[in-house]
Amino acid sequence: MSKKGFKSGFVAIVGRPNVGKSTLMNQVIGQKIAIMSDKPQTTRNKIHGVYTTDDIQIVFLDTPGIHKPNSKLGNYMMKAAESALSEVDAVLFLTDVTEDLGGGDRYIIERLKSVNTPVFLVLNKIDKIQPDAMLPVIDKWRKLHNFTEIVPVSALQGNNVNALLEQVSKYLGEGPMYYPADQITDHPEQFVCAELIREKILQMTREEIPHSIAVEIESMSKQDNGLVNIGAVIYVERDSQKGIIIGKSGALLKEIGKQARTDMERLLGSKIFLELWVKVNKDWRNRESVLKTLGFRND
Ligand SMILES: Nc1nc2c(ncn2[C@@H]2O[C@H](COP(=O)(O)OP(=O)(O)OP(=O)(O)O)[C@@H](O)[C@H]2O)c(=O)[nH]1
Repeated sequence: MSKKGFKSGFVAIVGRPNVGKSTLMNQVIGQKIAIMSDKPQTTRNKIHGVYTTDDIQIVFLDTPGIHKPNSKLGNYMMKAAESALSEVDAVLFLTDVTEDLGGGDRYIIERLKSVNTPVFLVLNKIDKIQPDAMLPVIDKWRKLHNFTEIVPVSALQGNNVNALLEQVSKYLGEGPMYYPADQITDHPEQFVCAELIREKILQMTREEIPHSIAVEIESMSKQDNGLVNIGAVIYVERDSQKGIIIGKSGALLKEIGKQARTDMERLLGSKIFLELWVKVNKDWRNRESVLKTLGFRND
């Protein structure tokens, strides 16, 4: 899906609680087509949202654990968060301009010093202070770290958020569109759709099948006309099971699809185009993506 000149990348958002991370995401997402998804990109990161235009896609990740650890688990999480920060293309360190610098901020800065990733200081809530009060704030922060860029914004009112996105895009390289621009993926919907397919299979086959299958929703996207395309894979453990599920001239698979689609349309309130594939995979139980569709998560 890579288009020439298309840029993409991953950007982590870090900061103390309440600085406005979610508000910033909502502002970014409100401006352009985007998805909110809780599907983790890796076991360490959660996706906050995806910003997509004709030329660029930025996948914003929430990096959990970047706070002062007070337990062994906290320490472990912290290490994971640090290495996650090295893998992204840029880090947005969000702060609240009305708040004094706290121990939490210093702690985060110390961690950021050990990564090579460009770090943006995003000074949020500028709508709450007078413009001439900004310079001393910038000075204060500048002394603490050599930030790649310092960008003041109001996530709530949207001031300067576009400028922030433009600055970030300078640090991204050419890359693929990781998520379809119109993706509506969301774990609960995917899970229920997979379960509906599984339910039809259970109803239409005999005992030997049910325990050997898993259903994975591979894609879910909405067209401009409202039609939702869903692609799903039914994993079985043996060739003979594949034959059973497909049925004579594909009749059983067709019926499974028809009935599942009817239920999904009721669930999602949209017309659905459902494509089903049957694949033999002895190890489906170890496939991480299948486990995720089934609701097992590492984070
Ligand atoms: N005035 C003003 N308030 C803001 C701005 N951005 C966020 N807020 C407010 O600050 C509060 C916290 O914002 P959140 O977006 O929930 O902060 P967060 O960093 O996601 O918080 P956690 O989820 O606890 O980490 C909310 O009441 C927001 O309305 C801003 O630019 N200006």
